Amino acid sequence: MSTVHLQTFSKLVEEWKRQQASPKGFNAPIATELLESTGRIERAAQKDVIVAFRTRPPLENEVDQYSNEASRDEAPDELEVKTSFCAGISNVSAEPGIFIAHVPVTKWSGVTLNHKTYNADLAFGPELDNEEVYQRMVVLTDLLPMVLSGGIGCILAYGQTGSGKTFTMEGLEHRIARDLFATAKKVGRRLLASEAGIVDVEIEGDSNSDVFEFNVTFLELLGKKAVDLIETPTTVDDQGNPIRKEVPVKEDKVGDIRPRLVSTEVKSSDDLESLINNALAHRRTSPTLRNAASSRSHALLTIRVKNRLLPYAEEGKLILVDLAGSERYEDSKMHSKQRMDESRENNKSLMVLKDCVRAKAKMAQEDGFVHIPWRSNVLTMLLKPIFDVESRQPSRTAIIAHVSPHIQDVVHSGNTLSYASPFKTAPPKPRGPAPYDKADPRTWNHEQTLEWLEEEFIKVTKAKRNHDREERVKGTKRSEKSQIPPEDDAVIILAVDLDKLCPVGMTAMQFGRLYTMEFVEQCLLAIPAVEGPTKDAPKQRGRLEADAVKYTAMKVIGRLFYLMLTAKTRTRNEIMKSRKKLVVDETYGGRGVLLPYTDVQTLWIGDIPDGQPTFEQYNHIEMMDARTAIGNEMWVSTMDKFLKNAEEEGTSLEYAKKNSNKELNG
Ligand SMILES: Nc1ncnc2c1ncn2[C@@H]1O[C@H](COP(=O)(O)OP(=O)(O)OP(=O)(O)O)[C@@H](O)[C@H]1O
Repeated sequence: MSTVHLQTFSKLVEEWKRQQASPKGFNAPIATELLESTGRIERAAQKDVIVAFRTRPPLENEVDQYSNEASRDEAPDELEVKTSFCAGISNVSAEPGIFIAHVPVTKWSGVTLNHKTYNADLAFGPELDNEEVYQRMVVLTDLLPMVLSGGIGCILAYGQTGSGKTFTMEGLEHRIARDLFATAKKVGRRLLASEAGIVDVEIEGDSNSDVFEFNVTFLELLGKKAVDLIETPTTVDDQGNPIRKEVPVKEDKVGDIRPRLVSTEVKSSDDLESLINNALAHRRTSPTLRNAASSRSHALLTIRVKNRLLPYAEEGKLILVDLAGSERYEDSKMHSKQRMDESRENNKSLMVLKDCVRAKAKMAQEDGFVHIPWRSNVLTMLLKPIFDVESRQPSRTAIIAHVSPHIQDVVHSGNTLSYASPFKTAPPKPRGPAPYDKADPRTWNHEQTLEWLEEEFIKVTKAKRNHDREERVKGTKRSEKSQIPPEDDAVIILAVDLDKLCPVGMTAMQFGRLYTMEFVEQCLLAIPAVEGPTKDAPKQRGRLEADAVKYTAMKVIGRLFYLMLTAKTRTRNEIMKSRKKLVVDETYGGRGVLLPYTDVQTLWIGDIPDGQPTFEQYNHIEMMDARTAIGNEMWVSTMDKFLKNAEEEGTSLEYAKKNSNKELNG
């Protein structure tokens, strides 16, 4: 862009600004308290995916210097050098977030600007610092307490190279290191207090180290190659640079993706801070056209949280991802072949990530089931915890889309904003009461919830009692076995006062919004008071009963989450089934033809090469996702390859189709 153009655009932006109302700030003040006080947690329906925009202040090299041309004729000796910055982005509202991109266009009357609007949940303008971003994205969203309660929190920084992703993520990482242990201390104290049945009593010692254990890994993904940023490399290349071993990223037998990384236990803010600093110093950077110290890779910092009081609970996880900068072809063509390959691979992984986040956002909004193609790429495989629809852990993902403020980057900025904008969803809508369905907790009223809780607590308590008896029998000498009383059918007296746990008005839906640990905590608080005045009674009773109550509560809430998940999936399938089915010839039948995308669940495939029309049901959504992720050509050729092999080997074509579908979906 020439200086003359920049001056014209500056004037046009100024003119546009004059016609606008002043920018709208945030609705709520920043929270000063990190945690709610103890007591019943009334959590509003929260969004699973939060989208924010951020733009940074102009950098020195983006401020244009120009001579004041007007003064040239009148006083050529006093040619004045002026500086100006031509904004490509304006922040018109912080909450809901609205950015306007000023895009130059050429019309018959000359060059002018189009003002395009992009929407998000929050928007951070250049005047806002990292503390404000941290407070809005981490504190107000309850992210740390959620992770400490066994949930999965993830923050992704996305954007063009040089737009400020690393600046934001490092800011967040250091603040999380600062506050995580203080927050853990509060949560730990609360849990210990409820376990002992004594609320508001000061717990002796460092309760944080009694309750939580934190383990940290830091992984760098360079193209398709994952390396450990914490491990100290033992070999160096010709130029003396350390060589990091590639770490394979695979799904294990139980479906977990746990690359073999050095996992370091951290016990304090200082430990975590110095670990982050060391790892960041190892991250690969090199210059790009936009950023002299550009990160060439995706960096994933994962903090795993184990709750020692609930050893059978799943670990909480906080995943902080500084994504590699997205680069346009024009910006990357000066790179070496290796860098161009990496850049292509980075862009590919960002596309798959987009598909996954969109599917997740859609699923949360529609309260149903959508296939998420996370197996299609190493980056999304590493992010499986946030995309796993079978997981019972609550999860929340925040994506911060970064854009450069300068008009010369506005086209790329527009792409970034339109990449992230569709992730923004409305919180689940409150719906009218649905007819009662015993298998769907979302339809239960207070009485039905209470009835189910009673049934479930009795079932789990009985099962535990019988299991404990079997264990006792196993460990007893044959001669003494007869002394163990037979299976006990006596009436079960619940250790939890259900009326206290589920007071009038409380429904299964509200329990479903609690984190596992919060439900356990509520159960511990609902243990009936013990009669008798002995000084140590509450403590002793707490010790004796707490373990049994914790175990039972975990089982009950697990079962409730499971019922909710299967009910959601069922609803979704019913909606899909009620839609029109397609016949194969119109779709895959004409192989090599671009298929129309239709939102139907099933597809009938016929006219296969052996001439025998067979009808096999396929999951259309999975197939279409695979086609979007790998491209039509590759999709069709994979299908054909499997069918051809099967024909040659004389094996079942149905089986071949099923297998190709599996391969297409990773
Ligand atoms: N909000 C901000 N306030 C002040 N300076 C900023 C801000 N955001 C970014 N910067 C500065 O802008 C430059 C580029 O930022 P950064 O390295 O974070 O970009 P990036 O998006 O991570 O780039 P890449 O993808 O190339 O790694 C840095 O010098 C950084 O200090």
